[in-house]
Amino acid sequence: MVRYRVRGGNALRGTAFIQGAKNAVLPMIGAALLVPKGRTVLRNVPIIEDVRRAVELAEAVGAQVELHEAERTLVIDASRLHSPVLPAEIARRFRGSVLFTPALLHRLGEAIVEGVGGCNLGSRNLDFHYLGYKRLGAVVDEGETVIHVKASGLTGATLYLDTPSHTGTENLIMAGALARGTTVIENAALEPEVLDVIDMLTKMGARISGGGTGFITVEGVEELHAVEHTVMPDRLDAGVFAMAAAITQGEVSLVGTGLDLGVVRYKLEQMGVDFARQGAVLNVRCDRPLRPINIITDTYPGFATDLQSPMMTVAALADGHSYIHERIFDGRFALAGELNKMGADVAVEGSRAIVRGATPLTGTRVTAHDLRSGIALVLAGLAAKGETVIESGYLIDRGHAHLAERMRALGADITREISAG
Ligand SMILES: CC(=O)N[C@H]1[C@@H](OP(=O)(O)OP(=O)(O)OC[C@H]2O[C@@H](n3ccc(=O)[nH]c3=O)[C@H](O)[C@@H]2O)O[C@H](CO)[C@@H](O)[C@@H]1O
Ligand SMILES: C=C(OP(=O)(O)O)C(=O)O
Repeated sequence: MVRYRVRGGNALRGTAFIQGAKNAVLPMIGAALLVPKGRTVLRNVPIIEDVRRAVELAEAVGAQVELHEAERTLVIDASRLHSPVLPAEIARRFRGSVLFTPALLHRLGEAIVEGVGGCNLGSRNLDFHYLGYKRLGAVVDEGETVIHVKASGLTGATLYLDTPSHTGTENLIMAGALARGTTVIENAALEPEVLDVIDMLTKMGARISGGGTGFITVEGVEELHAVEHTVMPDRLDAGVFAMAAAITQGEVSLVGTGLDLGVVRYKLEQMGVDFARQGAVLNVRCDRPLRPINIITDTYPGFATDLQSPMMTVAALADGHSYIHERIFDGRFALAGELNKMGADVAVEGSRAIVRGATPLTGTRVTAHDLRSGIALVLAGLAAKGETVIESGYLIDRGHAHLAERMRALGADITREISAG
């Protein structure tokens, strides 16, 4: 059992090093498995539990993988894939496991998915993935727990996603990349991580156009080759460190962001947080009481659902009523009850929450229900009086690398403990 122990009250000051993006590296590991010869190198890899699970899963299907932690580098040799089975005990521990199916289909003619995990956020369907594979010529046998997809060569087709699914878009691009002919994906996801995956696949020899427009065209090629690629920065990790500066009335320089934080920055600015770009560094500081805010989550470029929970913590510390409308997932408010245990006043009705702030927070024992509610509770702990203990820390470690070390470097009083049971 991993737990985080946070003693609040310290203003965070200093330089925060932003990790590579979880939601880009996982599809990239899946993409590396498409390559029959040579070794793929991924740089700026976040050392998070989801990457460790992805390494285990890649090894389970026959890839040879080296994770060089100090160098934040993965070296992947997928020349000898031999098993189409994504075993339940690994695949059920993270969402990214679904991203291995296109490679297994292309390389081995079948994928046997014994389960797909990920944060528990309500319904998380995969119908767009499987309907898309069927349109490309695969046979999908959906059993009670195991899904068996078979294809002796895929053929391009026009695909439409009811909503722009992030991993759905990535999977169907990878499926189309080695299919015969042209695949068109309408209503495709626009997330920067999807564009980074397209960049990598393009370097590998894939022919993809329309990334970022919602209409993606993929001209199938015969073979893809191994490349080196640097994973983009994690905008969710960057958002969390910006919020940590804001709620502790601190000042943090974000290094490695290289990207615009977009709507998260605008929302925090509306709350009274100052941002200043100093060349390659993004400086965040706050020295005034926070104002309340309205948040409506949406697909990119809307407000990212993954930052909705951390933002709820910030809202609890703002003077006045904030409004949050969660539009992507139907079960992403488990944080409210935990924040209320700490003294917050969050009322949830369906997909909407009203946060009445500012209420002083007091440390106590709380539960991370998923990755982002976990990190939101760490933020709450930084601003709370006394000690906050957050379990299970594993969920936080799924998506944030070396969190305690990086926050301690900014002056936070936070420890990560491991105990039996
Ligand atoms: C590993 C990864 O990249 N995870 C991210 C990805 O998850 P993921 O790719 O699973 O999220 P999706 O964009 O697919 O899902 C969003 C919504 O669409 C629905 N849906 C999706 C696919 C489908 O076939 N049918 C369907 O109905 C889901 O139930 C959900 O309500 O995008 C989410 C939304 O930005 C993020 O919170 C996750 O961090
Ligand atoms: C929902 C998330 O992740 P996953 O899709 O990997 O469960 C997340 O990163 O907040």
